[in-house]
Amino acid sequence: MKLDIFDLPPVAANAPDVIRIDHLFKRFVLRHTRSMKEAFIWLVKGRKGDLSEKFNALNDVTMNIRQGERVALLGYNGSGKSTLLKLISGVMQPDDGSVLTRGRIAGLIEVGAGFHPDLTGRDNVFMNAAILGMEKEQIEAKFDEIVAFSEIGDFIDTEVKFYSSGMYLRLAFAVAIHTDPEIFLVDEILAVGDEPFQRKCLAKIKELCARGKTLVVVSHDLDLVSQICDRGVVLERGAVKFDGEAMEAVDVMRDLPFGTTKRNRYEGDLLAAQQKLETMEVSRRELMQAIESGSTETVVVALADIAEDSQAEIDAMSNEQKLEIVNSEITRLEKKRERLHQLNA
Ligand SMILES: Nc1ncnc2c1ncn2[C@@H]1O[C@H](COP(=O)(O)OP(=O)(O)OP(=O)(O)O)[C@@H](O)[C@H]1O
Repeated sequence: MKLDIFDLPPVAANAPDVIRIDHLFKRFVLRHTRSMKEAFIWLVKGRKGDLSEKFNALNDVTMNIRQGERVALLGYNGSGKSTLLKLISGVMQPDDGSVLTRGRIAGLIEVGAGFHPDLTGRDNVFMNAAILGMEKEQIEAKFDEIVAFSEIGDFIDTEVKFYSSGMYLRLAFAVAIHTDPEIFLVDEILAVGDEPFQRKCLAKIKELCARGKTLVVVSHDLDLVSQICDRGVVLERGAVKFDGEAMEAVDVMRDLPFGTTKRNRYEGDLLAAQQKLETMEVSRRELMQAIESGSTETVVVALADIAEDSQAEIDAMSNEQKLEIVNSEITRLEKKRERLHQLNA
């Protein structure tokens, strides 16, 4: 079933904060040593000061994220997005400031983080899921589902050092998504596997969002971001440049006037809705003609056309439900045709 931002639940007005980021700083060493001359001066001056040059990868970042929010971290290369994600997940510690989180966190941040190369896929699933806070019985209950989702097949009993990077990612994603996290962190969603697998992951992420879980993603795919996220934070040289609606954040990234992406999106939706209405109108006309012609066969064909237009709804139904609807519709149409015949008689 296709899920869209407009189908996803809005964040509840009283939703609590699940992530609190307060005046966060992360410093990295830009370069360790200077020239011989600088090193000599440093030595003769009694080794005062720090010879390495540091820079702030995150520079005083403050923001709160509420339960159920779908936040995109945007920014050019090196702006600090991945670093922020790592600090939220706890795999990296801040130099200053704090990050507080509430609820189980899982995600895909660094390829293979948490996977041991010498263990088999099976052992890694158990170890990784345990690290992410699952009980042994819970892992056992979900194991087959995890392996099926990852499409790893018999390779599950091979040591992961022999996996391709795609296989590695697929298994890591499958474990993370099946731990039923409260907060899901993903660095570059589209880095996971090939296209069909990416679509499968995206559907799973949307399913998680539909259940009100919190999502924080780093992505360079602005169209994707505007599809699934409701909030966008643009980072520039480690500082927050913009924090607001995802579609406006996309405009900031694309250097467009505010509202452009939103307008295009609504126009696109409007157009799609109009097209759908038009095709339904044609099908309806064909259906009426079919009723008048009096042939049940043509009526069924026209009905099938309408059914095709409502593919999403039909897909969600069981076969019995579909059959029931088609049967009751045929009975209704036959009655209508009888009445038409009586009127014409
Ligand atoms: N472990 C590290 N040691 C030193 N510098 C680092 C380290 N990790 C990140 N950096 C630097 O910190 C800055 C921010 O990096 P980060 O990976 O957070 O950026 P990003 O916005 O995610 O970039 P990209 O879009 O390229 O993934 C970059 O200049 C990067 O080189």
